[in-house]
Amino acid sequence: MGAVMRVKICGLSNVETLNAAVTAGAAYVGFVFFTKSPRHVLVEQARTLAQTVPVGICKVALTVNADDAFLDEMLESVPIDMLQLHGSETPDRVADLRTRYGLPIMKAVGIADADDLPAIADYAQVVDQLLIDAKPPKNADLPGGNGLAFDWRLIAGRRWAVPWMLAGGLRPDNVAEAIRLTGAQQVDVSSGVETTPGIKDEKMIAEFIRAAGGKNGH
Ligand SMILES: O=C(O)c1ccccc1NCC(=O)[C@H](O)[C@H](O)COP(=O)(O)O
Repeated sequence: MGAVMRVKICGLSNVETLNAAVTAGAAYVGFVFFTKSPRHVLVEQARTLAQTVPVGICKVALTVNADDAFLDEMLESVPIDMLQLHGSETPDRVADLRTRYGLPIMKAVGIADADDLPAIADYAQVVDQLLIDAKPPKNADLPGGNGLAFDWRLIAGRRWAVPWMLAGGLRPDNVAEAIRLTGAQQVDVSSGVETTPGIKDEKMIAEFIRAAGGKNGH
């Protein structure tokens, strides 16, 4: 029997779409703590949402170069299972955060071309998981969640020392091909299950998880 595909739905900000992700079989649900994002959630809002997530589904907090004061406050209130670092956090900073909070860390690494690949192996030394994502365009407002894909052939057949997740421009109609080309066993989506930036669609969430072959093992 093949490995079970694990799907992360990122940028959830209301109970309806969170429930849709849980019901459809998401293994991870992500909350974005980045004020410039259309998916940004406040700490209190995230706390309410996170409390409804069944045990066994990984609740991920996405932050961008967050300082300890913010992380202390957020992690004190919100029952988070994993930190996703989506900024320019160095390997040393990542290692410090892992020790400070005792939570699994997933570092996003942006890929545009082959020169970006060595960073994946560097971060693999200090994280629990990697998120291999498209590098944002230079003038982008957001460091992620831009709905852009990279050339999946760049990572075809490659393996790293820790589990990894494929992200960037995945949609219900391309995720199966992305999995086939890269061999990913975990995939992450945000824009590809939205009608407009920040507005998730329950049907698209279910369609994406079905197309990816996702199950959460429940
Ligand atoms: O979603 C955001 O608004 C966001 C803001 C700041 C940093 C990262 C952000 N999103 C990252 C993701 O949602 C995903 O982990 C990943 O990049 C896939 O995004 P998409 O291409 O939109 O599917």
